[in-house]
Amino acid sequence: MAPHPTFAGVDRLWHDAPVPPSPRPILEIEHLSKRFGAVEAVRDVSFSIAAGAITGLLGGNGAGKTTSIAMILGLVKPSAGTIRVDGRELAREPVAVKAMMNFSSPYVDLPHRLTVTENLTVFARLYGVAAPRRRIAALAADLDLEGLLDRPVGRLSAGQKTRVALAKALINEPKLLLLDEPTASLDPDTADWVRRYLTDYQRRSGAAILLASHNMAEVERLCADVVMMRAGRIVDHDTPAGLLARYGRDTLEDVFLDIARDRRKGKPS
Ligand SMILES: Nc1ncnc2c1ncn2[C@@H]1O[C@H](COP(=O)(O)OP(=O)(O)OP(=O)(O)O)[C@@H](O)[C@H]1O
Repeated sequence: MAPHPTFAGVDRLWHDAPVPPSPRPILEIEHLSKRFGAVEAVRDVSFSIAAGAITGLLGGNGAGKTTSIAMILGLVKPSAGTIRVDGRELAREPVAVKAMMNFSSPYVDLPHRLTVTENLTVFARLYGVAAPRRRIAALAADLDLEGLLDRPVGRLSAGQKTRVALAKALINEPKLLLLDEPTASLDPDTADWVRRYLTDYQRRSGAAILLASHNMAEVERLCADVVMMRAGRIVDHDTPAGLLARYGRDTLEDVFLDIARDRRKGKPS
């Protein structure tokens, strides 16, 4: 695969003036809980994300990250709590709120037999995009998909599929982008390109991004703040620098291990 940072679209956009982050919250979660029978997957979770911010959502296997994201997307009904996007409550205005969000995960496949254009057209229609052809052409230029538009998605490489999944996630110009492991299974060059693209998109659009990842270096590089989950609860929420200082660690990976193993430091008793 060609080195992605040379993509003309990104180089052009990379030099645009960044949109300064605003303190207005795009996502507000209050006392969110989800119980599956005897399992309390998410317990009394509250946090918010400001417009123009990238927040990391970290936690070990089974911590409750996917369930939280599924509730924010309106795919799973919370047992309790409220979710507001740009001031509007998901439970009261589901159609309007879902239209402001989008999602990407390497674990959710797009239909394999449809071409890239067909897939993006389906999602453009689902989201009511005003000029689908123009939007798809712009995303194809941005994400270097122009040579792939007529190829069935099932015949693309993992890196190419990731770029198509990003195009799908950006088709409706979301105010809130939810990303689950956006660079899983990518080679370092492609992963680096995706990170640069996401940072650039966030700066240009002022969108907020919630990023669930097991890649600590990625979280440290991209995220303004980090929500740490364990057994369904938020056990810490701070900037990467704040966490490193408080836990007396050099890397977020060590902080993660402290939290996963419940060796919390600097916490008020
Ligand atoms: N549909 C379901 N029915 C029953 N239990 C569920 C369901 N979905 C999730 N759980 C349970 O809820 C808990 C949280 O799961 P979740 O998938 O949210 O964790 P996660 O942080 O995303 O983990 P991972 O990093 O492994 O993906 C787990 O104990 C899981 O077994």
